[in-house]
Amino acid sequence: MSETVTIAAIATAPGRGGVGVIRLSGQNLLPLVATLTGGKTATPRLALYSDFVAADGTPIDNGLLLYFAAPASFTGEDVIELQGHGGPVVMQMLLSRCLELGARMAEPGEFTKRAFLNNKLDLAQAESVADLIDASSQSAARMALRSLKGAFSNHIHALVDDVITLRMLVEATLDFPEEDIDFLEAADAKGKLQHIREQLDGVMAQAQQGAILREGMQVVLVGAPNVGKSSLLNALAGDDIAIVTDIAGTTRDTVREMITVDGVPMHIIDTAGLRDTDDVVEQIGIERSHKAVQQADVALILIDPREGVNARTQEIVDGLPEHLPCLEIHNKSDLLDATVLQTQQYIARASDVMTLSAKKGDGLHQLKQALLKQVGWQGEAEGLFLARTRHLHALQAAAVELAYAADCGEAIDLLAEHLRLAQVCLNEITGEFTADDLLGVIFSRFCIGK
Ligand SMILES: Nc1nc2c(c(=O)[nH]1)N(C=O)[C@@H](CNc1ccc(C(=O)N[C@@H](CCC(=O)O)C(=O)O)cc1)CN2
Ligand SMILES: Nc1nc2c(ncn2[C@@H]2O[C@H](COP(=O)(O)OP(=O)(O)OP(=O)(O)O)[C@@H](O)[C@H]2O)c(=O)[nH]1
Ligand SMILES: [Mg+2]
Repeated sequence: MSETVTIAAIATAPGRGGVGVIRLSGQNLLPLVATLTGGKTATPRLALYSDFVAADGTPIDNGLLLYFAAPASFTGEDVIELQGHGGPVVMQMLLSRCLELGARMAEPGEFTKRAFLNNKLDLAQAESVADLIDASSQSAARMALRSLKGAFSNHIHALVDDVITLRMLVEATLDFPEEDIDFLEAADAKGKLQHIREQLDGVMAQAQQGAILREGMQVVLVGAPNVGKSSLLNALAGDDIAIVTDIAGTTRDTVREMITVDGVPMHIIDTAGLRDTDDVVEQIGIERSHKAVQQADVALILIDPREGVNARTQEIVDGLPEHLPCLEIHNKSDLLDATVLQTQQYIARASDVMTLSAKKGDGLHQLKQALLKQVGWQGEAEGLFLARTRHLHALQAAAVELAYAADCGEAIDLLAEHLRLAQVCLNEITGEFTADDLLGVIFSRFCIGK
């Protein structure tokens, strides 16, 4: 066991709740149980109803104590859970008492980190614990749970197994020089490599789809003052989030709201209508708009079709980052004569033009579908993985190594090396070869008590 200090944290969310849970993990926790309960002992996995007492014997709270004996626990160490009354003061007093008894405050993610270090979970599974807690839609939660149960890791392990089998074949050729390229040919090394590459492509496609669900997309609304950006934000959110008036320059700060479309999180960002102004507050707002635009995945350029593209809009379009995908949105369709509802595209770089009414809600469904199409979402399917950027990079790096491997011709030593590197990349996902600093980064993003 790699850690011995007992750690403690409040595991339930801050604030008031019916019940609050303090979790401890460490070695040999039964003496602590005895002290805390005034002399009782705990049976693994059997709830113990007891007072939790202070050093002078006075009760701090009374509640349920759960004891999980190592190694049959979440962390693989002894684990104790104190289920007390869920008030912030009670919880704090109980936690202080645990610290007094020798525990130290757990760092964010430290329980899960211990579970990883004690081989209860691999790294991809440990990450999915955080993803499950952070999931912002039901689809994301379902996918995170699937990864937690090992679906993603199993795919990676299957790939690694195939790479290992092929490496053994190739390295046997290196060790016995009399076995040469004919030997590899007879064993269909090429076919095996091709098969691995196809499998990897499949996993990558599923991981990329899952990454959309995890990351969501940043959708920025831009356009001249008064075209209806804030109205569109409100319409998409189904709520009065941003102030709407007929005064140009109403929105002075960026306003964000997350919605989910088909399970895909979309961060909708309303901006200050970009215009020249002497107002200091508005200038700062406009600066923030520029920043939001830099970080966006797609821009919706709103225009009032009665005005077309005026100089202001043109300036905004010219100021957008070169590769930022754009949709041209003609708002206020309710004010148009139905006979002139023919949509003319004004902005050449826009990949699509649509007409809608933020006020009446017409055309919102089409807009949402266009956004899903923009991000490449193909719908939730069995087998998608809620991949992190880290996983995508590792999969891509493995794919590159395998592509090199396929190009090695008769240079068997090179082939062996590229296969080895491909395996290293894949192993990084599940954490077999992971630097300590990376572990630090991954677990520090967890919440305390997890
Ligand atoms: N009260 C409570 N609820 C919780 C957790 C917790 O830690 N405490 N969890 C925390 O995330 C999740 C459940 N995860 C858990 C994972 C493993 C074990 C565990 O005891 N594993 C043992 C025994 C397995 C078994 O009996 O089959 C083991 O792996 O050896 C417990 C909880 C969600 N709900
Ligand atoms: N008829 C009609 N009016 C709309 C529509 N969308 C917005 N408006 C009106 O247009 C005016 C400006 O709307 P806002 O949503 O505040 O426009 P904005 O682009 O956010 O403006 P700034 O924040 O000043 O840049 C308001 O009076 C809205 O009611 C629409 O679809 N139809
Ligand atoms: Mg506005």
